Amino acid sequence: MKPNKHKATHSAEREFGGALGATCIPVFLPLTVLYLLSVCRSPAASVLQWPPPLPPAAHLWDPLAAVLIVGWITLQSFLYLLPIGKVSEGLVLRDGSRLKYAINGFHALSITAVLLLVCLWLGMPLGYLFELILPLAVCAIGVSYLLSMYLYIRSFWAPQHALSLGGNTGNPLYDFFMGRELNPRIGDFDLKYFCELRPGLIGWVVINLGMLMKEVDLRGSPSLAMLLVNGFQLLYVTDALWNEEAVLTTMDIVHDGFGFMLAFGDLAWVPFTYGLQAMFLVVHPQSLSTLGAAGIILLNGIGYYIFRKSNSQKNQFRRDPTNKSVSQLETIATATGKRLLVSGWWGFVRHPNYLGDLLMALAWSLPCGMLHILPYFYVIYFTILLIHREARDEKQCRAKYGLAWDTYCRRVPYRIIPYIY
Ligand SMILES: NC(=O)C1=CN([C@@H]2O[C@H](COP(=O)(O)OP(=O)(O)OC[C@H]3O[C@@H](n4cnc5c(N)ncnc54)[C@H](OP(=O)(O)O)[C@@H]3O)[C@@H](O)[C@H]2O)C=CC1
Ligand SMILES: CC(C)=CCC[C@@H](C)[C@H]1CC=C2C3=C(CC[C@@]21C)[C@@]1(C)CC[C@H](O)C(C)(C)[C@@H]1CC3
Repeated sequence: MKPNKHKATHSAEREFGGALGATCIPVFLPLTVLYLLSVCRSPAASVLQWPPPLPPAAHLWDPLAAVLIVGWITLQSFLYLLPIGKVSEGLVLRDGSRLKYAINGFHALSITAVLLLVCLWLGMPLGYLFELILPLAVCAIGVSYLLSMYLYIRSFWAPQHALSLGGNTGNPLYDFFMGRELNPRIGDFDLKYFCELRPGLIGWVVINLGMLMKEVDLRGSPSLAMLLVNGFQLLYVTDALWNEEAVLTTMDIVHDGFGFMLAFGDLAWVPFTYGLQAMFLVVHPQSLSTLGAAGIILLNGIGYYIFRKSNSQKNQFRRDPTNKSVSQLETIATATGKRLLVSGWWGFVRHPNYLGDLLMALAWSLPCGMLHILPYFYVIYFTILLIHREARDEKQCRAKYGLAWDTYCRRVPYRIIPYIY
């Protein structure tokens, strides 16, 4: 097939600060990961300390880290390819076809858990992940760069209908960042879907467990704060893999190309910044009262309930609006033939799932106390990400649904937090 070299398929409005943003972010975010990890392990854990506690270059590389990262991705690829679980279809693509996806993420998590338990039983020092964290992050960043370059190059051989609408402006840096191809596959192996849910997400909870084991090595037993952080984040990851099918209707799979943003986000950003709280607790132990812990568990429970119920309601409605769990809900018609929910969770605010997710994010940081800002990094970043994501989604929905979307916004005036935003 001839490469589709020169075609800018879409005069899409540029996101993330356009070409300048797309040039700076791939440099700035990897450095941010290394900076946050270094500060988190320092005694002061202060983002204001000057000079920042940067490690010498020699501490950034360890061949063992490279072996572990390559081995980890290979293991997760192997588990993804196992013929277990069911196969589900994604949404209809521009050419009218639907891709098939293996739904076996929960199996992959369970098998990984068994393998880890065996390794722990055999005496593997999982707490060593704490020492190895910077070289591991460097290797994961390296892999995300290599993968993005491969994705960019191979996209020139993809047919036009397989390209994303937002990542084909003709500007190489911007397209490299946003991703040209929508669903790059090697045979049946879907690279974007695999990266979104497997190596990074499961890697995140393994790193958390490593931090817990390090705490055990240092202090004899895990603290309540560490158990809460590990438990909450394990619940979040388990939920994502248990409800794996729902990811097929998210913006990333349906709309975004697979480029540096998602490759780096999935493989480096998620595993090395989402678990900063556990790493912080290794160096900065916190004592937590039973009442405090109960309040935090309640907050996480409420957040999880809102997050899960609202995501499941929309997913069910999009897959089968006649199902009795959603058929009674009030809806409005749109010119596309699709309907919009205006009652139930989606009549409460326009993004109830974001609200639940944010409440959980807060519950993950509170066990780290109130004296440092660093463990709150995830809440702050996530609030910015979701506000930006909401604005992107709103723009796409207005373009898709026109007047019907305006009617929905009038009926449900608040975006994420009732009476506030
Ligand atoms: N932990 C993390 O780092 C991140 C977590 N998330 C989480 O991922 C989950 C998915 O989020 P995301 O993909 O951004 O978006 P959503 O799951 O909120 O999906 C938005 C889409 O839902 C549909 N929709 C919107 N309003 C309605 C309505 N009233 N009735 C029916 N359908 C509607 C529209 O698509 P259409 O009409 O075409 O079906 C819209 O484009 C969220 O829970 C979010 O919190 C997201 C990003 C990062
Ligand atoms: C700063 C930067 C490079 C951002 C890239 C954004 C990505 C990190 C996130 C975009 C959407 C995501 C989702 C999840 C993880 C983070 C990324 C990849 C998700 C898999 C987390 C678990 C949830 O249950 C989810 C499946 C709903 C969610 C989907 C979106």
